[in-house]
Amino acid sequence: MLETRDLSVRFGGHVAVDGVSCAFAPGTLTAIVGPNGAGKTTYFNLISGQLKASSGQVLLGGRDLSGLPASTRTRAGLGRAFQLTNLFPGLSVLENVRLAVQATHDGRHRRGLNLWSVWSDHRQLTERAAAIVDSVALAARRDAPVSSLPHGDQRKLEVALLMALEPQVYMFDEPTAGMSHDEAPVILELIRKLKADRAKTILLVEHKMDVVRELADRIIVLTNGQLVADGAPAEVIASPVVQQAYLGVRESAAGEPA
Ligand SMILES: Nc1ncnc2c1ncn2[C@@H]1O[C@H](COP(=O)(O)OP(=O)(O)OP(=O)(O)O)[C@@H](O)[C@H]1O
Repeated sequence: MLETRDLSVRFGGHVAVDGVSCAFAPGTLTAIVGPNGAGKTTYFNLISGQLKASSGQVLLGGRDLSGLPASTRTRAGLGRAFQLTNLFPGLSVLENVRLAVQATHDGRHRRGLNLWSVWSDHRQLTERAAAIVDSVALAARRDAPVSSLPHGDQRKLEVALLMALEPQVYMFDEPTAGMSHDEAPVILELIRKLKADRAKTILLVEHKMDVVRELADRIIVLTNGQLVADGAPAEVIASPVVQQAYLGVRESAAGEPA
């Protein structure tokens, strides 16, 4: 169970996330929605540790992660899509994913130097990396240097790297942003598959309400950094606070919030 307790951050005089208390259960995909500037990405940054909270706590499985750096939170099971700037741009797609698989594996099974185990691990890690690359529909590009990938493929690679970490909690921030109509379904299908694993907790910041409707088990709404609605999708979308503060007339007209 992931939980935030009274989580807040202040930038000068502006409270970007304001006392958000919320628990996210395994097996649930929660969409976090709200108008531009509502604090959604900032809330993600506070959970993943990219940003230090002014007050409040982040707990995972009862362990208090508040104050710990992002890398420790990742090891604890919080997985957030990598920024591609963290990658080795000259290495291929497969090599980058293999390094992520290896980092996860080494963290869990570090053992002494034994050439047989190094070789056999290498083979297994490469197979696992290749399976992940396949699952994000990047098999045709597996040997291409990351620096040469078009935008849509970079987004797929971000998801591949996240999968390589095998986290307990998957955090997606607009995972299909900038993707073409043809490419987005690959990512959505992957998220659907992750959701089928009832042990995982998935958080999704998403502006596209058709995606939210399709994937979310629950929606929480942030406005001005505060949690203003929380519940089943149909109920939250229909609630006056959301209709008024967020969706308005545009959502029903255009399928996307202002
Ligand atoms: N590092 C920062 N320094 C100062 N202000 C910040 C910082 N990060 C975010 N903010 C402010 O905090 C508020 C919340 O921003 P945030 O990006 O979290 O909103 P959001 O809901 O994710 O918006 P969007 O949907 O447009 O991505 C905004 O007013 C933003 O300008």
